[in-house]
Amino acid sequence: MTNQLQQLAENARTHAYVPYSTFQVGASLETEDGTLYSGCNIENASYGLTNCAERTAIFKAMSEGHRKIKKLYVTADTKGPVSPCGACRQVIAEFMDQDGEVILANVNGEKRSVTIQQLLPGAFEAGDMDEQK
Ligand SMILES: O=c1ccn([C@H]2C[C@H](O)[C@@H](CO)O2)c(=O)[nH]1
Ligand SMILES: [Zn+2]
Repeated sequence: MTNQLQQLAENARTHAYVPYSTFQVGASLETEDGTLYSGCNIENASYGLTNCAERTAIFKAMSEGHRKIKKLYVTADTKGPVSPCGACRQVIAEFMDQDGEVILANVNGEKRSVTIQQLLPGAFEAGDMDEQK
């Protein structure tokens, strides 16, 4: 499965729309029922509107009715495995549990396997709103 996710993410990366940074990123994921999705980063002349590869893949899956991610793979041309930005970590935390695997990689095939808890300890969660006074 990881090999398939790697292939999907590397292929999605070739579709990155990155005229401003020229930094191509690819992501792929497996949902709870085994469905696979992939995504790339999509930039904008208004830089802040850029959508990262991770969020593209996640939003594609969620907009098709999925709600849980079992495995997420991210790759870029970085020295070591790529490191997702803070916004993506928060979005990943919404749809991934402790038992989910996040594989951070680079195009040379270097990989690091982590949990979302390791990437974003203390993430803001829906239940936190129950504690309002
Ligand atoms: O994990 C990451 C890190 C960065 N980017 C994108 C956002 C922007 O297009 C470019 C440079 O930040 O890389 C991602 O897609 N995922
Ligand atoms: Zn991001």
